[in-house]
Amino acid sequence: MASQVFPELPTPSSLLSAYASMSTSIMLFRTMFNQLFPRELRRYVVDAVRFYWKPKSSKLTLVFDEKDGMTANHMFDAAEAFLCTRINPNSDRLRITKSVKETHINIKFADSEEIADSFEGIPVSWRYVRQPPQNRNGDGDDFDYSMGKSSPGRGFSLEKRYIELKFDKKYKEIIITSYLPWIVKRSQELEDQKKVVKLRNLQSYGGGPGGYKESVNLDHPSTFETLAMDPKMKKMIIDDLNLFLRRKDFYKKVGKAWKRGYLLYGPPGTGKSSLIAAIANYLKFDIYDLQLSNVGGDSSLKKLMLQTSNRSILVIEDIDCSIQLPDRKGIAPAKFPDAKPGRDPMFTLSGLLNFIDGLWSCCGDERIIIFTTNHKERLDPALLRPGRMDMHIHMSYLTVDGFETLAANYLNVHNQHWRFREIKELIKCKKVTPAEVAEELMKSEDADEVLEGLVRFLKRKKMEEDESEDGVDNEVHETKKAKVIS
Ligand SMILES: Nc1ncnc2c1ncn2[C@@H]1O[C@H](COP(=O)(O)OP(=O)(O)OP(=O)(O)O)[C@@H](O)[C@H]1O
Repeated sequence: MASQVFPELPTPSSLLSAYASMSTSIMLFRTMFNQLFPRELRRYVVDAVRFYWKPKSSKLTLVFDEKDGMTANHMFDAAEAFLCTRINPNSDRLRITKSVKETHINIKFADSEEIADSFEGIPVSWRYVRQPPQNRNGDGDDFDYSMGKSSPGRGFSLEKRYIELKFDKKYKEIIITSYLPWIVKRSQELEDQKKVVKLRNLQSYGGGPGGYKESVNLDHPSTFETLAMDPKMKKMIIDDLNLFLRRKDFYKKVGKAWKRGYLLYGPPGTGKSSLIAAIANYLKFDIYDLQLSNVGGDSSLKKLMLQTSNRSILVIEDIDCSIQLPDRKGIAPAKFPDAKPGRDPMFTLSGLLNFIDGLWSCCGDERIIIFTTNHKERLDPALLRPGRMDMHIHMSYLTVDGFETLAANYLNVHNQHWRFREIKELIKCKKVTPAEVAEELMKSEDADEVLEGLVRFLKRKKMEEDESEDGVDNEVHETKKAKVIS
């Protein structure tokens, strides 16, 4: 009927056969095309067309991949750390991380969040991107998320994470030469703020050559603010540390290892260990505590020293009595009454000194070495000569300034207390260590009671010392008298 009304219309059977022959031709053409042009070539052509036809953008995007091959990309870590300080208060999503060893919680910006920043008036925008794992065909659909992670061996690539930085192309130079180095520096500062200072004991198995180290967090609260010592001396030490830190190029120029040596000497309880902790907390350097009496010999010492890292402090306490150090020719001088008897020293002082100079000259940066002693006069002059120990710091008995620091720290009492005049007079005329006074100040929370107790303690100490001095004077007098008579 329809063919009678519209005689020019094709019949359904002719339409069907035309469709069948057309789809056969398409399939034939597709097969031929796939055989003639392999997938790589097709992809290349598509990419080339896309590249030339894409509208040119005025924006440049820098990509910070999380990994550079197998190694971590420091620039990614630096950018991530820096961006933690730029998180928008209105952010909808944030990432929270914390490793077992960390004592703080990290708040980081999440994927697809954008952060706007500016550098010298140049607006920039940051974006964190997480690319899900993909199969080898380039799509991520058949990834088995229930397994939790992809397996490259089974045809999947791992999740890719990167950070993008977008800005106007005309600022490329300034962003790369100024903004990025500034971010690296800033991230290092942030890292230092968070860093937990570690205390590691350098020991060797039974004096043998196999060295190992134990490590704990240094929870010593001592800082330069809490340290009771002469303010001028305190400032000198801080200035010296700051100068040391910023002189990397200087040390390189003059061909010296970037290291600094301090000798702390003074009576027990004057704050030598507290000063070491204050330096470590100030610089955020780890401390390596080397027990010389446990070191078997030169090779053992070498092994232990190689375990120490840069930006660290090597501490050798009580150098005068920790071991019978022989002199530079290997002959033990007979002037170490406190030295540990029994075992012959298996390494030489020259071994120790050469190590500090030699090893750190070639593979040590930002190293500090600190020796402590209660008896400076007993040390080998080779250890005292300039260049070996750069600064000799005398930790003396408590001064008036030192007492003020302790009273402020322990009692939150400042110069206004009526007992201060009497206490200061007593401190001026008698030798008392900060440790002794600190102990007295801890006895109660009541400042009046504590200061009254301190006065009693200082008077008692004065009396005892006066008596013992009188005793010595009488003895000398009697001896002289006996000599005259004879
Ligand atoms: N200068 C100081 N400032 C503040 N506190 C101090 C000072 N000196 C000593 N103390 C207090 O006394 C305690 C013992 O001091 P520290 O161990 O630092 O003395 P030291 O000189 O290293 O003694 P030693 O020679 O016996 O090792 C410290 O924990 C601290 O509380």
